[in-house]
Formats: sequence, C-alpha cells, structure tokens
Amino acid sequence: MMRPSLVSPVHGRKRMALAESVLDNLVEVVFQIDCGGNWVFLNQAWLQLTGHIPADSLGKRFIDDVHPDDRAECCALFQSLISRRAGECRHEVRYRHRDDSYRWVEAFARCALDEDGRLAGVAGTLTDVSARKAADDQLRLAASVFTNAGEGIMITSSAGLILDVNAAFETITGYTRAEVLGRSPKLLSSGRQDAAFYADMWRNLDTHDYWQGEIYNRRKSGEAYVERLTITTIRDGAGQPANYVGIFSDITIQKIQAEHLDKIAHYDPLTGLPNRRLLADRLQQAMARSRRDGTGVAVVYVDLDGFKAVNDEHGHEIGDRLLVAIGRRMQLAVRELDTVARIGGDEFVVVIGDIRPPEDCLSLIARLLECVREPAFIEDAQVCVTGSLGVSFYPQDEDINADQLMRQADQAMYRAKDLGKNRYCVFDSAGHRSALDRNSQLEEIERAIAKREFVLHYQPIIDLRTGRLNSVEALVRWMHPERGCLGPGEFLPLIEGHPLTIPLENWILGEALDQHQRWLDAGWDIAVSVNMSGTQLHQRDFVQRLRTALATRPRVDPRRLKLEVLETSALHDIAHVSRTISQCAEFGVSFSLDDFGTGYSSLRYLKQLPARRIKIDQSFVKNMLQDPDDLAILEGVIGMAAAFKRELVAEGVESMAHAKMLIQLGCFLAQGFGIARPMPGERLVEWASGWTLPSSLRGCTALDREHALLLGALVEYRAWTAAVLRQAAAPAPDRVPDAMQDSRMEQWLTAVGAATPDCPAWLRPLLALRDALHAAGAELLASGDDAATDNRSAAAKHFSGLAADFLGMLGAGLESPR
Ligand SMILES: Nc1nc2c(ncn2[C@@H]2O[C@H](COP(=O)(O)OP(=O)(O)OP(=O)(O)O)[C@@H](O)[C@H]2O)c(=O)[nH]1
Repeated sequence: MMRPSLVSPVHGRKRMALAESVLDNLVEVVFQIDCGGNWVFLNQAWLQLTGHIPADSLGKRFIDDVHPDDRAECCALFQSLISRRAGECRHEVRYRHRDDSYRWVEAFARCALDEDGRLAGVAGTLTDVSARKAADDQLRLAASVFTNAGEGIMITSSAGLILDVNAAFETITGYTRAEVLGRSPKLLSSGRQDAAFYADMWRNLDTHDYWQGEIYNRRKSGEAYVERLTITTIRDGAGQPANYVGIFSDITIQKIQAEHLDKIAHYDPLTGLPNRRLLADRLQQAMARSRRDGTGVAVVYVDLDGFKAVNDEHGHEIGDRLLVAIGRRMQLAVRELDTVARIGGDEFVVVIGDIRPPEDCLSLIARLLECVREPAFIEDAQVCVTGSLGVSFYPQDEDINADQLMRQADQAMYRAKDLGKNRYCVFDSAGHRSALDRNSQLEEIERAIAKREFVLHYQPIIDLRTGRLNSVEALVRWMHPERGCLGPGEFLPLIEGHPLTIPLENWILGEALDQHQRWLDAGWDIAVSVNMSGTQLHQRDFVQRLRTALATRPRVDPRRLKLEVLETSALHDIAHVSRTISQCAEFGVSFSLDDFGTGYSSLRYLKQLPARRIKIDQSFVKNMLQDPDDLAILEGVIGMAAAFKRELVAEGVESMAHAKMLIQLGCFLAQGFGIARPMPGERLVEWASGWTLPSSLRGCTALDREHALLLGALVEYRAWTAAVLRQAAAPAPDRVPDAMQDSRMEQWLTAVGAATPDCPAWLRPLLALRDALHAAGAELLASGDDAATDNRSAAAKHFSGLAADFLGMLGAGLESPR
C-alpha cells in the first residue's frame, strides 16, 4: 500500500526556484566544469569555501586555484573522466582561498551529460575537510611521537593497569608491550622506595595531577636502573581520573657519573671521610639545627702530633694507613649525626651536634684524643702518634659564623700544641676578645707613631742642696686626637713586651737627643734621661743603634745622655744587659735603675748591673712622712746607694716637706710635682731661670744618727696618732694597739740618755706629754663602739690636742742643734 504524499509536487519554474534555493543552502559546494575545465556552475557555498562570489569565478579555469603540488593529479583525474565520458572519482585536494591560504577539500566528481546525452563536462561537490585533516595530522604526529620518542611512555587506566607502552619503554625495561599490557607497573619495582615515597607520589597526582622524581626500578633482566619519571593524570569530562601517563628516561649513567663527581668533590679519597667542602656544609646544617632547637655544637680541630716522624720512620704508605685508621676510630666514637672530616695532611675536624651544656661533650672530646693516641698495628709495625685538639662552641654571646668557629678551633688547637701537645684546649672567647681589643689598640699606637702623635715632656731633677737643675727626664705623652693628652700609664702597659716598644722608644730617644741639641743651640747644656724597656735592651743591635743615633747628632755629648731601665722590666738575660750597660759606659752613656725597690731582685740588680744611678720608687717617697715602713725602706736604699757608691734620685716628691726630709735622710737629687711637673722642652729653659730653692730647704742638711732616730720617732708617732683617730672615727676590725710600739722613740731616748738615772731635764716634759698621749689614746680606743658620740668626740679632741703638741715637740727637737 502506498503511503499518502504529504506534499504536493512542484513543476516548471517553481521547481527550478526550489532547486536553486536548496543548492544555495547546502554546506557543500556544488559545481560543474565544462569540458575545457572552466567553472560553469557554483552554488553559494563557494563563497564560504574560497571567499569568492560564485559569479566572479564562473568562466575561470578550475585548475588555477588548485595547490601547485596537487595540480597534476587533479588534471589527470579530470582528463580521465572526460576521456572516458563516464565514471566518477573522489579525491582530496588543496584549494586556494581568496586570502591565499589553502583549504583541504574533498572533491567528488562525475561526468555530466546534457539533455541530449552529450558530455557537458564534470559536476560534483566540494567539501571543506580542513578541520578533519588537521585533527588527523595531530593524531598522526602524536602516534609518531609515542612510537618514536626516546623516553619510555606508559599509559595506564585509572585503576593503574598498563594500557599501552611505546618502543622506548620496551628498550629501557626489557619487557615487550605484550608482556606488560594489562599488568601493574609494580612489575618494575626494585623495592628501593618505601611506602611513604609512593604515598607522596599519589598525593601529588591526586591534588596536582602531576608528579616528577627519580625512581629506582628493575629491568626484566633484574638489573636495577634509575629513571627520571613524570606522571600526569588525565581526567575525563566529569573530572575523574581516566588515565595516567608516565614518561621516563633512563638516567642511570648520569646518576653514576654524578655520584662519582659528588664523591670526588665532597670526600677525601684516602679515608673516604667528608672533605673540607662537605664539612662546611655539615657545619652549617649543625648550626642551623642548633638555632632551631636550642642545643649546642662543638667544632673539634684535630692535628696529629709528630706525624711527619711516622712517614719518615715507616714510610708514606704506613702513614696513609694510620690516617685511615684514626679517621675510622673517630668516626666510630661519634654519633651518626656528627661529622668526622679530613681537611688535609694530618688534620681532621669533628663536628659534634646536639649538645646541651658544652661540658656535655668533653668526655667525647677526651675519647677522640684516645682514638688518636691508641697504637695502630700496621704490617707488623706498631705505630703511635698523639693529637692536639682545639675546641670551639656554638652558639656564643656574639654572632659568629662557621668560618670564625673553625678559626677559633684552629687557634685553640695551636694553643694545645704550645702547651706541649697530646691534649685538648677549649677556645677562650673572652680572652680572644681582649686579644682583639689589644690588637686594635696596638694598631692604633702603630698609627700614632707614624702620624707623630707622640710628644716628649721633660721633668726637672733638682739638687736639693743647691737648687740647681741636675738633669731632666724625658716622659712621653700621646696627643690623642680624640682622648686628648694621655700619660704613659695609659698606653705603655699595652705595648710592654711587644715589638712595638722598639719603634716607639727609638723615636723617643731620637726626639730627646734632638731636643738636647735645640737646648745646646740656646746655650743650655742639660743632661737628659730617657726610659728604655727590657725588650729594647735585649735587642742584640741595641748598642749599635744607640751609637748611630748619637753619631747622627755629633754635637750631643754622650755623657749628657742617661738611660733609665725599669728595675721591674723583664731583664731575662741579666748578663747581656750588664754587658750592654758596660759597652754604653765606654762611650759615655750611663744608666739609672728606675723604680728601685719595687722588684723582687733589687739587690741582685744593684749588685750585677753597673748602673750609675738609682731612682727610688715614688711609692716609698710619697708616704715616707707618715709611714714608718716606707721610711725604713728609704733609709735602707739610701744606705745601700752610699755603700755601692751609686747616685740616688728620689721620685714622687710631692711637697717641700718631702724634699726636706729627703735632705735630712741624705738623698739630695729629687724630682716630683712638688718641684715641677713635666713640661714641653721649650718651656723648660724659662722654668729653670725662674726656679729658686724654697727658703724651707735652705741650710737644710743630712741628719746625724741621733736626729735621724728622732725623725723616725716622729714618723712613727704620726702614723700611730692618725691610726688611733681613724679607729675612733670608724671602728675597724683590725684594732690599733692601745700602747704605741715606739721602737724608734725608745732608740732615740736611749741615745739621748733618757734611760740613765740622770735623765736630762729638758726631756722630762716630752716624756710626760708622751705618757699623757698614750693614756688619752688608750681611753679613746676603749670608749668603744657604744660610747656616746659626744663623749667619743671629746676624747678624740683631747687626744688630737696632745698629739699635735707632742709631734710639735719632736719636730722642734729635729731643728735643735746637733
Ligand atoms: N702519609 C701521608 N702523609 C701526609 C699526607 N698529607 C700530608 N702528609 C704529611 O703529614 C705531615 C704533616 O705535617 P706536620 O703537621 O707539620 O707534622 P707533624 O710531625 O705532625 O708536626 P706537629 O703537628 O707540629 O706535631 C707532613 O710531613 C706531610 O708531608 C698524606 O696524605 N699521607
């Protein structure tokens, strides 16, 4: 049964119009070419395909816009259809667009006949297949890459089963494609990676769709290899993992080379221990860990003692094996996190981390010392060395880096060597700081010498009997650009014993001689004394240098130069210094022993050193008015100087009272603030012309023995009365004896006949006053801590009055004719 038609048929012109509309709405180009190869019909789709309006192309040769490479084939097909007058063909050809690009076109053509059945040409369709062609190319390319890639490629399902692998996979792993399809990549596993490794890999694939790393796998042959692997997650339209693609390359050879290079770069070839470079890295890590968790690090520098002798005695090879043995022992002694490195020759460094208080690791350090000195038995030989170890600790009060820490340990190691080897020394950072300070101060002094910041001042030495200027002492001052004028006490102690004393003293000597010449020019011939240190006098060329200094100043009479040497300065080689003094004496330069009495060997020096002059240290002079002990020393020195026939100078004369007492004791040359302070050279002449002997000193002479005893008694009583008053004012634990131990007084009284039955009448008031003074003293001291303040001050007043009277009476006795 026929189905009823839903549309009514169209005929004639209507049909033609409908056909035209259908043709123009087609996506494909519908065409006809005449037998000469010219376009005779094109629908509207032509515009879309070529950019040309169909009417513009009609009458033109179809072949002209075919890609030159495709023309021959196209012509041949066309000719074949025309000549056969029947048939059809389908092929792909590139056709030029108006914009000069080419589109891939699938052409379908068959012979077209006219109404009379004669051949009219060729008709057919053209379809734009550029997009499909591009996709095909892409696919072909991908397939080619997959097949030909140097990297192994493995595609798995979301379940992790292998879906495909390429040829490189087969080459690298040794498995064929057929052997692995459908299997898990685990078949390659070497077991070298732990579960955590794979867990991390899957975490990355889940969250970042990507993982890259190095992985140790096993080939089919069982051989292990290293691959660098990148895995990418491929997700489906719903965002679920559909596949995993792994791309890997075999990096086994590079890995071996890198490990070899790393070994060479970071390990000592002989012992296999970390070398200096790796040590630096490990130390940095240990310091970082220490900062993180608040623990400490110790750096132990180990240098073998006497290792050269092992080489010399047993040969280099045994030496090598000893180094290996010691390195191994130390490595066994420390924990795994610690580092034992060999940094060269017979030097090792051990970094000990995670220590709590530094003392924590001292037993370990002692063990390292044992590791070194334990004998080693190598080829029938017993080989022994010891080690010197230096230790530094991290952290320290000040910020410190790894290099500094190593240097500190190195320094401490040198100290261990200095102290006799076979021991360890811990770096003393406080000592180091003061050494650093000292270094910078020394540098400053060195600069100051170069910049001529030092000047000399001169202090007169006076003959107290005549008031005449005897000589001057040159005293150095530092005109410091920031701190002003500094006295020698502020910088000389810094350079004591240091080589820097030599240039400074050379300058002082030269400058003093130059000044002497300037005074000569002014018609003033005054002797000058210059201080010389023990360091200077121990110089072998000292005498020669002194001669040269004098020779370059020919107008200076060497006898006008005196050199002062500190009695306390380290005169190690007294015989040498004695020879030096004698040699200088040969050309007129004399010596003084300065600060005499303060050293342990005053008498020895006095006996052995041919110094012409002795200078009594000012500490004895300063207190001689009220300290019987200092007075006794002074008297002793004065006696010795007389016995040894040495000239005597008293230093530290602060007042005319001091000067007077010195005269009375028989010391006539003096210097001190009481006479004149040190002054610049040019002021000295003016000062000397204005200076006269104070009247209190005129006519003053040395005392006879009787008066000298009285002077001693006076000093004793001054000391005692002052002590009693001090004690009364502020009771001290060391109580003053109630009764005066008046030994000098007793000696004097005996000398003047007080003990005889016919005691001189003039003495009686003095003795009575003395008894009263003693009684008042005892009463004052007995008044005790709990006595009423008023009572005590009344008793003190009474005692002071008696003391003044008594001391006045003794003083008057000193003035009495002898
Ligand atoms: N066997 C061997 N000896 C080496 C090696 N490297 C350096 N030396 C020698 O090790 C010695 C190290 O010198 P020193 O540290 O001055 O010798 P030392 O006798 O230990 O001296 P002190 O440290 O002052 O006790 C030198 O004689 C080097 O020739 C080495 O790799 N093998």
